[in-house]
Formats: sequence, C-alpha cells, structure tokens
Amino acid sequence: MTKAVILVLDSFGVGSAPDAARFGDVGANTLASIAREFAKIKGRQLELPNLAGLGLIRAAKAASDQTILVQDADKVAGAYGYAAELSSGKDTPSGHWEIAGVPVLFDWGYFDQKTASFPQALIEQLCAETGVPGILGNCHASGTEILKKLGDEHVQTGKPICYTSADSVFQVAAHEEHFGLERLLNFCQVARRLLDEYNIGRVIARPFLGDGPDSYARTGNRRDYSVLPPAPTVLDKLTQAGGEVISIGKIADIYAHQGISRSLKATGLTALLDTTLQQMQQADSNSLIFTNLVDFDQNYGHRRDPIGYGEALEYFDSRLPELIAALDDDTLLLLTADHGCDPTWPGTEHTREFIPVLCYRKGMADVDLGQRNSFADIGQTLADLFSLEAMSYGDSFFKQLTTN
Ligand SMILES: O=P(O)(O)O[C@H]1O[C@H](CO)[C@@H](O)[C@H]1O
Ligand SMILES: [Mn+2]
Ligand SMILES: [Mn+2]
Repeated sequence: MTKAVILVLDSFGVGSAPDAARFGDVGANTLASIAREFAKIKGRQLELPNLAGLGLIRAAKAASDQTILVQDADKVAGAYGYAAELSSGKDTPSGHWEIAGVPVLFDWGYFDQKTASFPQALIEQLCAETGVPGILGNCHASGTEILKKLGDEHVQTGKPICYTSADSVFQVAAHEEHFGLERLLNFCQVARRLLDEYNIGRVIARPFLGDGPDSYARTGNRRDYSVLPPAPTVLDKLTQAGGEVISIGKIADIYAHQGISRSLKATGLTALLDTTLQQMQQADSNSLIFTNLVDFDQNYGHRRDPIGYGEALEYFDSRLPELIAALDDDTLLLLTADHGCDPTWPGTEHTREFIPVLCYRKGMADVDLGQRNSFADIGQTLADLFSLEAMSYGDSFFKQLTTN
C-alpha cells in the first residue's frame, strides 16, 4: 500500500551547485534572489510558511551562504535536504530523468552560435519536407521577446520562427490561427526526426495567439518532443511492475511518454494543482502522481521576473495545506525542482543550482537529509518505496523517511 505524489517546481533552485563555475553560475540562487528582490520592491518579506514547515528554509540555508529573506518555521515536520546534479547539462529533461534515477552523463548537441545558429543543410531539409517557404529567427532568443520582434513577419510570410538557447533545444513559435496548431505540431515532428543526428534533446512547439506585438502571447498548447531517456527510469520500472504513473502537465512529454500510464494536461498553477488534488483523491495503491509546475520557469524564471516568481511561490505555499490534507497515511509527498533559473541572473537561461528535496508523510518528525550528491537519490528512494529493483545511480534515503 504505497503511493507517492511528486511536484517539480520547475526551476526552483536553492543555491549554486559545486560545479556552477563550469556554467558561469557561481552565486546564482533562485530562492535567495527572489526573496531579496521581493523584500526590496514589495517592502515586505516573501512569506512561505508552509514550505518552511516542510524544511525548505533549513535546506536552503544549508545549501548556500547567502541570506534568505524568508522567515523559517519554528517547527519542521518532514525530511528536507538539497541535491546536486550529476548530469552534464542544466536542462529540464536531464533534471527530470536524473530525478527518476537516470542521469544524463553524455553531452547533448548544442547550437552554440548566437545568430545563424542552425546548419544550412538542416534548414533546407526542414523546409523541403514541410513545405514552409523558409524560417525566421535562426538565433538564440527569449521566446517572448522573439514574438514581439518577428511575430508580424511570421503572420505575413507563413515562415515559422525557429530559435534556440544555451539548452539543447530547437524551439518553434507559430501562430495558432494563421499558421495552424496542427501544422506547427507536424513541423515539430519532422524537426524532431531531423534533429536526432544533431543529438538535440528537445524540440518545443510554442504556439501563440494575438493580433500584434503587444498582444502576441503563448498559449497552453505547448508540446515538447524529447528523445528517449538513455535507460529505463524508475517510472518504467514502476509501470512494468504493475504500478501506475499519472503524469500531470508536461511530465509525459519530458519522459518521451515512457513509463507513463495516464497523462493529464492542465495550464497554469491553479489548474495543475487542482488536477493533482483530484488525482490524489482517486489514486490506487502503487501509484505515482507526478506533476510539473512549469509556470515558475516559463513565466517567471526565464522572464527574469523575481516578483512574479515570488508571488507564484506564495500562491503555491497557500495551496500546500490542501495537498497535505489530501494525503492518506501511505502517501509520500515529495517537492523538488529540476534545475535553477535565477530571475536576477544575467541572460535568460537556467542556472546550475542545488535543488530542494522535501518529503512529507503524515505524522513525520523532522529529518535532515543533508546534501545529496545526485538528483538520482530521489529515484533510488522511489525504487525502495515501491519495492522495485535498485536503480544504477543514487543513494536511497528511504530508511530516513521511515525511522521516526
Ligand atoms: O524563452 P523560452 O522560449 O521560454 O525558452 C526557454 O524554454 C526552454 C525550455 O525550458 C529553454 O531552453 C529556454 O530557452
Ligand atoms: Mn525545467
Ligand atoms: Mn526552462
């Protein structure tokens, strides 16, 4: 009789990782930076009482020397720690796969050039196979800025906007009505096939709507086309053993639909949390509800909006008691992240950070899990929790969850 609920607060880092210098990210700290800016601009401290009650602030203080302007809780109930990443990249698939016990130890392909980023041969093949009259963009860009810049030209010419970043991604923005959503998804599927030889981790469809640069806005119909994880994840092992993995949000896309029993889409924090709560009420034994909260990353981290990020965290915190109340005795709640995205850091990219690892089960005392050397400790713990064969990576902290 075991169930687990994992919520990935996408990009919620708690301090630069030991290897952050390799990424130019020494000193990045998503939580500390948000709290600092929040206090400065709003004139009050960021309030996260429920996250603090699960040990967030203790974990964050242990992970970094930086001041965290968030009140700690007097009393913590739960197991709390912070984890460094083994994977070579600081991208979403690497983070998620490592959480599920499979770090990405090889190097992804990247489009390093800031402009003229894509090989001519690739562009020609893509245009020939899809029939588009050419592409726009062909550069590193922020997905919202590039709509302002190239949205009109896209609508006029029918050329999709293709861009990338420091991540191993090929992103395609197109107007849902003028270009068509189905056409965009088909275009991305062709791109996915052509990009395998370039070792690119993800193709992302970025549909948008609107009438001009001031109103162009991305819709909830984003789709991610990922390559397969390099080895079976704990999700595969659980489903193969007869358990159920329920994906909420973009989880299924990130795991390339491997080891997923059911997939539910929802747009926005409120709907993602509502769907998670609904599934918690229905879940059978031996099931894992796995939710990705993309808004933190997509709407605030990459947008370099610390106040929006802080407000979203406060909203999440305000809904945490509902999640905790919905837990039955045999359900483990696990809150974590997949990388950092410090909204005060230069540029618009992710930041190489420790992730928080917060676990809670009814009646738990406080347990310090300390520093974990891989996100895979989570996957290994899940393997233990569901009595599956051990994963190849990660140290389980399962025993620490049960001895109190
Ligand atoms: O600027 P947007 O389109 O949100 O792109 C961001 O989203 C991608 C996936 O997280 C990253 O590679 C980053 O570039
Ligand atoms: Mn992410
Ligand atoms: Mn991101």
